[in-house]
Amino acid sequence: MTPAARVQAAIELLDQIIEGANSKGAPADRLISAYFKTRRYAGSKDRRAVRDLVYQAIRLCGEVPHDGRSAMLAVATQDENLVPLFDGSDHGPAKIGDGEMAAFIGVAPEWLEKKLTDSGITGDEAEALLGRASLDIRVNTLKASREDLELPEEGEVLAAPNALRFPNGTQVEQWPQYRDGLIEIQDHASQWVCEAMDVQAGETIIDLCAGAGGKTLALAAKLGNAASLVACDTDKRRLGNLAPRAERAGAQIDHTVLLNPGEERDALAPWIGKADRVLIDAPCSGSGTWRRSPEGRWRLDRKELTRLTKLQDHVLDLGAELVRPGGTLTFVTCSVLDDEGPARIGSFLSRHEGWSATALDLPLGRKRGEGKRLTPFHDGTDGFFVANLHLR
Ligand SMILES: C[S@@+](CC[C@H](N)C(=O)[O-])C[C@H]1O[C@@H](n2cnc3c(N)ncnc32)[C@H](O)[C@@H]1O
Repeated sequence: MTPAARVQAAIELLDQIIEGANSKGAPADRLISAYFKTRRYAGSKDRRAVRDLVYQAIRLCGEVPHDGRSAMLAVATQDENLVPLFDGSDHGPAKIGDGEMAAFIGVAPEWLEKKLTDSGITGDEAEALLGRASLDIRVNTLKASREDLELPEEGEVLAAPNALRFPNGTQVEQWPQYRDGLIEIQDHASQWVCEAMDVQAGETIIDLCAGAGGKTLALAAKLGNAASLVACDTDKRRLGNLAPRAERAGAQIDHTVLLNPGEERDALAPWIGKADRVLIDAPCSGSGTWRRSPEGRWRLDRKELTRLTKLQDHVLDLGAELVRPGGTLTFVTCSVLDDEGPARIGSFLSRHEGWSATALDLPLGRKRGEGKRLTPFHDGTDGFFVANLHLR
């Protein structure tokens, strides 16, 4: 493909991604794969170049752009090498018209930027939400140790006990150590959250929103399989990935419980008032993970944020029922919005007697409300909120 044809391909893809964001249809990654499936003439360098252009545009445009062309014009305002590629050639984009407008450059749609500002995220803090994330791994101590493990590349040793950092794009999934379960991909902040839970051998620990078990596996490894772990989720497909992952990691998960949304209590009945610890890694806007999924801010609207905060209250209420007196509940979101952090804990404490927030032993992050917040700018991690609640 010529450089101009790559720009045109990025424009066409952005048109589809914008349509997908507006209609809550297929996400960018899926659209990009589908696009190239029908364009076999595009080689791997072309694909990479087009993908980079697309993601440059997504990162740059705060509001959902009107169309792909205005989004690419925004990129061209930052990279003058792109301007001559709007050359009207056969497969390239049409020449830039007089007064043709580029899309708005910014961090997020206006309503969401206001939410960020209200949450104390401005300037460098806001811009860092759209930086490039590195790739963090956790050495699985059920099978290896960070000191002795030999990997194809040398990683940066991070503060969390088993964490190593590699440059973005490192093909960790191709490494035999990944295939054999010696390492897991996991953000440094997620690793610290599991450390901060201070779990003890012999405890009953419920991971209420386990997904495919990223944190469940970290907890199993931390305790050397010496606890009773219960992994729950409403998403059958995600939860279904846990068993093969656990097997690969040598992790023991005692119960995997598929929940019916709205009727979760039925399946959780055996554990009501029994758990020593409950982890709620709640569904959220993912505003702390825009470095990896910058398109997330195009797909979020006020209605969706309200739906998520209600769901967070719901899973918090559910989790609280599972905790035994003297037990703890840890609430986490990968969001930097106060609505999905301090406000949820404030609301929980006003609804539930006998509960109090307790300090977290977490060397990263800063206090925010009754919990702690980690940000890409301050902590070099995904954005996270975490709070620890104790039942008298
Ligand atoms: C942030 S993700 C969890 C990620 C996972 N803990 C990890 O470390 O990889 C939130 C999860 O909450 C689940 N979820 C949504 N509603 C739920 C509910 N009512 N009860 C339990 N889980 C729910 C979603 O399916 C999703 O997998």
